[in-house]
Formats: sequence, C-alpha cells, structure tokens
Amino acid sequence: MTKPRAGARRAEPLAELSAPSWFGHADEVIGASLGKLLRSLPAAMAMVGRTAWRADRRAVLLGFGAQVVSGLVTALGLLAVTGVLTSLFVAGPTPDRLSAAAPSLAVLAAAYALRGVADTAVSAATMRLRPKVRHQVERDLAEAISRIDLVTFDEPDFHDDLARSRHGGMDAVDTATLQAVAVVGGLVSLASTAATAALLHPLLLPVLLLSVVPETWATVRTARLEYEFVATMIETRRRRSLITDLLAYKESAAEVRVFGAQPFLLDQHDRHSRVMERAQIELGAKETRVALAGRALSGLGITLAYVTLGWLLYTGATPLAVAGAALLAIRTVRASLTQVVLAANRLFEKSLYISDLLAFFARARRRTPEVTGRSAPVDPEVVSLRGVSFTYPGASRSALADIDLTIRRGEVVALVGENGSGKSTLAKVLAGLYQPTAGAVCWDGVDLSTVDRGSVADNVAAVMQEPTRWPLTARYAVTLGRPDRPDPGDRYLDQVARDSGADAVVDTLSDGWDSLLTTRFRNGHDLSGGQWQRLSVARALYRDAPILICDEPTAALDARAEAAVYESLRTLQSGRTVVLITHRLASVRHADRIVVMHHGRVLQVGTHTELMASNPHYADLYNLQADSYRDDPAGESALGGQTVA
Ligand SMILES: Nc1ncnc2c1ncn2[C@@H]1O[C@H](COP(=O)(O)OP(=O)(O)OP(=O)(O)O)[C@@H](O)[C@H]1O
Repeated sequence: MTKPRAGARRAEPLAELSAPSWFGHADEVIGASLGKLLRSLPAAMAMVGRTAWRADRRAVLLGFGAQVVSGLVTALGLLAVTGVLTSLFVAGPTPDRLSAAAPSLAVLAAAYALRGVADTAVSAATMRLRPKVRHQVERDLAEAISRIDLVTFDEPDFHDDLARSRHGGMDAVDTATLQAVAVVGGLVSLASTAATAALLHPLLLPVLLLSVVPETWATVRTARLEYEFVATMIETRRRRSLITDLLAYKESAAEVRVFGAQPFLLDQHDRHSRVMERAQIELGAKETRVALAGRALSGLGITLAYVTLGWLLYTGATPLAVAGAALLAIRTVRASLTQVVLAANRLFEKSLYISDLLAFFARARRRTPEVTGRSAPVDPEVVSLRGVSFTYPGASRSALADIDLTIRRGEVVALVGENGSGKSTLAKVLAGLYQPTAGAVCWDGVDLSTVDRGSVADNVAAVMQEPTRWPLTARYAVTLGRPDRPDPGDRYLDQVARDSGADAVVDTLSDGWDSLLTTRFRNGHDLSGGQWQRLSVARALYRDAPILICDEPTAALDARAEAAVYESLRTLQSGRTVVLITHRLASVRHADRIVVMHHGRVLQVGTHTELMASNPHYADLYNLQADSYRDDPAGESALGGQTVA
C-alpha cells in the first residue's frame, strides 16, 4: 500500500468558477436595461401593497392617513415660519413685533406637535405591518413550494431560484414595506413643501430638483451594481454553504473524518471565498466611483440653488423674510427629496429581488398540477401502464422507456434489476408522483394525469429507499400520514409498531412515543439506520393505503426485523396492491409476479420459477446471490431466515 505524500492532496481548480456558464439568470439581469429594471418597481410595489392589504388593512389605512397628515402639517409649519419672519422683520418696537408674530408662532407649535403625533402613528402602523407582511409572504412561499410537482425538484435551476426567493426575496419584502411607507411620507411632504417653496418663488423649485438628480442617478446605479453582485454570486454562495454544511452536519461529520476530507473541503471553501472576495472588492471600487461622481454633481446643484437665492435677494425680487423661509424650504425640500430618493432607491433595489420572488411564484404556479376537481378511483382494482416513458429534467437518457404493465389488487409485484435500471422511478410513476413524459398510468382505466394529485396520493403509502429522518416526536414520525385517524389508546399505533418492529425502537426511547427524534434540540434522540427504517415501515402501515410501495424496505434491517416486515407485508397483501423493490432476490421469490428491469425497460415478467427457467439475466442475478449463501457452511440465508435456492 502506498503512503500518501504530505501535501499531495491538492484539489483541482474549480474550472466552472472561472467559466461562469451557470450564471445563466444573472447574465439576463446584467444585460437588462435600466428601463426594464425600473419597470420592475410597480409590480414589486403592487405585490407589497397587496400583501400588506391582505395582512392588515387597518394598519395600512392608519399608516397612509398619518403620512398625509404629517406632510400637510409640514407645509403648514413652513407657512407659519414665513408669517413669523415677516412679523419680526417689519420696523417697530420689538414687543409689538413679537405680539404680531404670536399667532403664527402658535400655529407653528401646533404644527410641530401634530406632526409628532402623525409620525408616531406612522411608526406604530409600520411596526405592526412589517412582521405581518413578512409572515404572509413566507406562508405564501411555503404553500407554493408544497404544491409544486415533485419532478420540478430535479430541474437544474430550481434550487437557485428558490434560494434567491427565500433569502433575497423575503428580506426584500420586509425592507420594501418600510421603504414604501417612507416613499409615500417623503412624497407627501415633498409635494406640500415644494408647493410652498414654489409659492415663495417659482425659480427655487427647478433649481432644487436639479441638485438632487445626480444623487438619484448614483443611488440607482449603486443599487443595480449590488443586485448584479448578489445575482452572479448566488451559486458560488450556495456551493460554499454546501461545503460548510458538509462540515457542520452530523450526517456527514463521520465520513469527513474517516476520509480525512477536511483539507479538501477547506480548500474548496477557500476557492469559492476567493471568487466572492474578488467580486466584492471590485464592487466596492465601482460603488466608490459612482458615489464620488454623484456627490460632486450634487454639490454643484446645491451651490447653484444658493447662488440663485442670493441673486433673488440682491436684485430685490425676494424680501428678506421670504428668503429666510426659502432657506428653511430648501432644507425641508432637500430632506424630503433625500428621504424619497433613498427610500425609492432601496425600494428599487429590493424590487429586483421581489421580481425574483414574483418570478418564482409564477414558476411555482406553472409547476403546480392543475386542480381538475376530478378524483382518482379509491382503492383501484387495476393499475396499468401503457407505453410509459420518463426522462428526468435535463437528463440525456430516459429512465423509463415504453413500459407496459398491469397490476391487480391483491398482487405483490416485485421489481428487480441492476442499480439504475429504473425500479424506483417506475414505482414513483406508478404512485402518481411523477407524470410520464410519454404514455399513461391508469387506475381502473382513469388516466392519472386527468385527476387531482392529492386524490392519487390518498391511495398510496410508501417505504422509501432513503426514508426521511423526520425531526419530530416518534408518534408524529409514524402517524403523520393519517394524523386525524381516531386511535383510542394508541391501539392501531401499537399494532403497526409490532408489525414493523418499531415497538422495540420506541421501548428504548426515554419518553416513548413522545420522544423527539433529533439531537439538534435538547432531550432529542437519534436512531440507527435500521431503527429509522423500522419507523418508516410503521409509517407506511399506519397510513393503511390500498397501494403500498416498498422500495428496499428492509435494506437496513437485521434478519429478525426483516422476517417480521415480510410477515406483516404478507398479512397486508390481501386486498392491497403491493409493489416491492429489492435487490435481495430471496425476498421476492414469493411475489406473485416479478418484473425484471434493465436500462429502463421491462425485460420480462413472470413468477420466480418461470424466470429461473426462461430469463438468463434473472437466473444469473439470482444464482450469484444464492452462490454466496451456499458457501455459508450453515447453509442459511441471512434474509429473514429463508433458505435460498
Ligand atoms: N433525480 C434524478 N435526476 C436525473 N436522473 C436520475 C434521477 N434519479 C435517478 N436518475 C437516473 O434514472 C435512472 C433510473 O434510476 P432509479 O433510481 O429509478 O434506478 P433503480 O433501479 O431504482 O436503482 P437502485 O437499484 O440503485 O436503487 C438512473 O440512470 C439514474 O441515474
């Protein structure tokens, strides 16, 4: 055995990081015109508005009403200031001038007080609205995902789109709610103050607006740069977090250590980080240049505004008191404009993410099976496949090709064949989880593509090849397929636990059925692979469905548990359709029919005896396994104590 040289484990560079062929969506974004991006704003705003309205109408009305009040009293305050200054600047004794200014001063004080109340009401409404809007969108997203066709999860760009929507999109909705309120408030205040400024002198307004245009350009440009960065980096970020997950999760922690994979993973982590670092530094430099240009031009604009005011005073076109109020107006208009520009900028930036979210919702709708209102036959007598083919999204070869098969109620049909021959895919197509790309799956003659998926699923229970390790209590992990089943005294639960061997698992748990099955929380438990499999068999039995799919149901079970499972499958068999997938051919000898699969096609269908006599492929596979047991001096198979051959 050769000893690995120190430092020999150098990972190859990740070629795809320098050749960004998978930046597909980001390229579209980067290539989009500013106009196109700006057009995303109304749709995003409408989405936030609709969601806010659904989430809490009263808060929306209170928030916007208070904004209007706040804007109006700001203008009123400005007019009061003009009144105060006019009274103070006239000739005469100071006490007289002060008394003349008193009414305007009172209006000013009232305006400030009212504005304080209105602004507080706006904050209160916003604070109420923000979490509600976020939760509403999170709920909408979770619901949309839950309805998506299973095959969509195999589409290459689905997970990128989902990640962008879940992370960028959610935060965007949250921020957008806040900014939408700020934009409206700023606009109301701007409109009323600008109208007042225009009243003081019409020239002031265009000059003021001119001073804000460069800043607007700079902020919009910066927002776009940042979005481009996030969009181009999303896959790198996801890949990097995948590596962190491998290091962080218990499921992979042991293999990482056994194979000494830490240096490799850390190296991959660094490579991804370096790509992101370079892009981020480049982004920073671009943003600095844009901000500099914006500020320089904006400074010129402000200078121009003050020069204009000075010129108006110098030529006597404006009295001193009005010029004083105009100075205040300039400050207020600029403050309002800055508020609007900043908030609109953030909104604009967020609207790009919200359009991702909207695109995801649209994709989810397209990928959600249509609700037809028609139901699949309950407890079908005949399940038939006619010319069924199936190709996974993006795959170059079909996983199933031209399959014809009929299964009757009460039959146990075993699917056998080499790895990758299409057994699991066929089982999922049979169960209506995948729609065939050609041909049809019919239950009692009803094409499953014409009925609601929920009604199909209602008839199916499955023991999956890699059962989900549900991080719930043991009770929920078994009963979640029929949570509403009345089961006084847990009689049925205990029965399926005995049939699957799950009773022995639950007996070892400190809180029995109420034990939490994850060690990520306090007092949680973890189970062995075989113990999880026992629970998955119990779950399938508890669901008590007419069609039972068992995909390698006993692969992780010890001999005794395996024998118990097959015994209970035999009991269950009557009145049900059982599809059994296993590589242990001794276990399929007693199946009513055995379907031999090869490269996605059905080679032959028959009983064990028929196939041994006529199908050399099956006979070879069987004898290969049988031979390994014949070498066993005890002559006993480990498969549930059944003697092979
Ligand atoms: N999600 C997927 N995306 C693309 N191809 C897939 C996907 N799942 C399976 N395949 C391919 O489809 C073919 C059939 O796979 P399937 O899982 O049905 O085989 P199997 O007979 O159940 O294999 P095994 O005995 O290893 O469980 C294989 O070539 C496999 O690579």
